[in-house]
Amino acid sequence: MKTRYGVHPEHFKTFTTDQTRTEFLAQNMMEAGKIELVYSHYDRFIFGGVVPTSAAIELPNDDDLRADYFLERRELGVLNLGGAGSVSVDGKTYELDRFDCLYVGRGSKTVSFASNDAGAPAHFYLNSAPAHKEYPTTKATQSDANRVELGDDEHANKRVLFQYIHENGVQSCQLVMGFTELLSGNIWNTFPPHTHERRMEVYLYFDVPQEELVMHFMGQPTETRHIAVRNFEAVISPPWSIHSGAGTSAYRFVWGMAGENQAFTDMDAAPLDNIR
Ligand SMILES: O=C(O)C(=O)C[C@H](O)C(=O)CO
Ligand SMILES: [Zn+2]
Repeated sequence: MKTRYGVHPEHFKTFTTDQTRTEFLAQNMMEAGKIELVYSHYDRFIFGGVVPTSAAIELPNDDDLRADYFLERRELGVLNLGGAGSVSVDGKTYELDRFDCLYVGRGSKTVSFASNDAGAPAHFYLNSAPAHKEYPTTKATQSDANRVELGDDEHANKRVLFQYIHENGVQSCQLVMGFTELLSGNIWNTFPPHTHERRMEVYLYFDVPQEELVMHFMGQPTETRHIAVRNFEAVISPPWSIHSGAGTSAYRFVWGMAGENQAFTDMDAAPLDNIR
């Protein structure tokens, strides 16, 4: 498991492109036959990718957690972004098609991931946060998710949010998770942008076509920087930072949050005339 420490916004003002990428960008999140995990010190949020091929892959108990097993004090959200697969939790198997989600409650001892067809493997994206109690392990399909339509063609930001793990959906201690889909011909996400000092957030960009990229914007609204992000790359957004992107084409991204509250609408808007 890789570790990413916290950065003070005053320090961030001095960052070069390479420093920005080293601290906030996570690449190669979905590698065939592997599990990749990143531990962010913002709200102790872990995010990762698992692509099982012919063999199942188990969620490891990393020594950094000093726990008897990964979910001893944590909860987990899993969203399948690839082919059909399954997740087994303490011997019970949940089939997950593309865009199915599984919330796994604190106290689950063994979690393993498998693909139905090694030639079209599942791509499981993982978000995990510390948890104070056990909520039931629950599967949600895309049609169970709360659908929110935002944006319009004039602003090239027409998009649909699918909220799976959230205040009024699948229950969790602090994890909030879902994904956003840009409609064809639209490129902007989360613009005008916002911050939420109460929560950190991680974006995983996916379905970014091979020759295309997303310019992801971060930083305090008056001190913004960009990171060029490609398919299956994730960006950590500190609580003090905006998190927004403009792609060279449409794309999707998974967002996951943890922190002080789970109120999706608890955002501090950064009006366009404040952005620099
Ligand atoms: O497209 C959007 O707007 C989003 O998806 C916003 C994220 O969900 C977010 O930043 C929630 O805080
Ligand atoms: Zn946000």
